[in-house]
Amino acid sequence: MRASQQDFENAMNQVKLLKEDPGNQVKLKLYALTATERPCNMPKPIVFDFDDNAKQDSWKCLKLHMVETSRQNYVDLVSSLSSSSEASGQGNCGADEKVQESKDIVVTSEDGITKIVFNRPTKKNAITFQMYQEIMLTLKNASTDNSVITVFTGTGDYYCSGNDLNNLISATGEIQEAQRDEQTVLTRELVSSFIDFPKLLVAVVNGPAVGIAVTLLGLFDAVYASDKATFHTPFSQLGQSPEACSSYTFPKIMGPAKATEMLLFGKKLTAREAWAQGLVSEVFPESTFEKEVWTRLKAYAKLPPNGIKVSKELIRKNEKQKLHAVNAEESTVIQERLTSEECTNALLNFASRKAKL
Ligand SMILES: CCCC/C=C\CC(=O)SCCNC(=O)CCNC(=O)[C@H](O)C(C)(C)COP(=O)(O)OP(=O)(O)OC[C@H]1O[C@@H](n2cnc3c(N)ncnc32)[C@H](O)[C@@H]1OP(=O)(O)O
Repeated sequence: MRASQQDFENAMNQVKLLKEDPGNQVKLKLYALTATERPCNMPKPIVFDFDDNAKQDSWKCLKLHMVETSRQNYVDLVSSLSSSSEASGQGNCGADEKVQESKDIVVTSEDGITKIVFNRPTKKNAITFQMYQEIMLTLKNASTDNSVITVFTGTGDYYCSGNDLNNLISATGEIQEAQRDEQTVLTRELVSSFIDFPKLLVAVVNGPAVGIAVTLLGLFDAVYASDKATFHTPFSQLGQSPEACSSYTFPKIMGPAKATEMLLFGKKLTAREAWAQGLVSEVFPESTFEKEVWTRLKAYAKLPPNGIKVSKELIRKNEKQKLHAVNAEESTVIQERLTSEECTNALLNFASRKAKL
């Protein structure tokens, strides 16, 4: 359930009653989350860099859809500040701290590791618009928290089945323009936050990964997979095009011929095939996967954090500008594809359960 106007107003009052100053970073975050409450004729953030007429329209549509999500995120953040302020007031900070309370994205911090879990197992962890927002907020928090490594993993049998295809279909079974715009902007912003993430980013791929859950892996620093994981990007089947900079990272990682098999033909790779192509760092037997991976990550998280951070910066910095340019280009194509008959039919087929991968 999303936060009501009343919840939002209560949270705004609660901020004034916090026992401790949350600091400028958090205050700025809270301010940003109230952006949708302000008039939309203010200058737009530079990141929304679409072409001319579309700019203002898509911003207005996006604003409408983001109001609820921003209010919810504001309420969640204030609630976490209130409880952490109370906990530290009581000298009661546990080691396994739940840093963000949300149903579908669960975030914990322990042993120098911030763990972000796709937690929607009944829908194979498909990513809703709200989850896009939550992931971005979590990455922002993780970039300045005390952790050394940030890890993504999934609950249940899937790592993540990619974009929730129902994001784009309204209750009446239509695909609406506002949803297409929101999808495009959220995808671009999410990818941007992965490109810029300053700390070690690791994927613990516990099961099948589909669509954007696979393409994002090209922006991770290490990918550990269970031998029951698979990697599948069915963009052509969906009348879609690649995202998350995979049109650039995949040919670079595995060579153009193998990238074509994945991104254009929708060939599903086993974990070992993905390892052989260089997309996965190491594959573990399912029976020992969790134990081996977490033991190893806990040891890595004890390495000196600043050394790791500057080394990552050295490895990534020459690519950042290129990646942002690719992200912008892919977003333009995604927006076009979302209006195509091929994509519309594929989404409606999925909604009416005629299609499964
Ligand atoms: C257009 C996108 C713009 C750009 C952004 C991103 C690109 C992408 O991520 S594209 C990839 C999108 N993902 C898919 O195409 C996967 C679709 N899902 C499936 O084909 C199957 O559900 C899957 C093979 C993942 C699993 O099959 P089963 O093991 O047979 O399980 P179910 O199909 O019964 O799934 C259980 C439940 O989950 C719902 N589900 C799963 N994945 C998604 C999804 N991506 N979006 C929405 N819903 C999803 C599925 O519909 C079932 O729901 P119920 O019927 O209500 O139980």
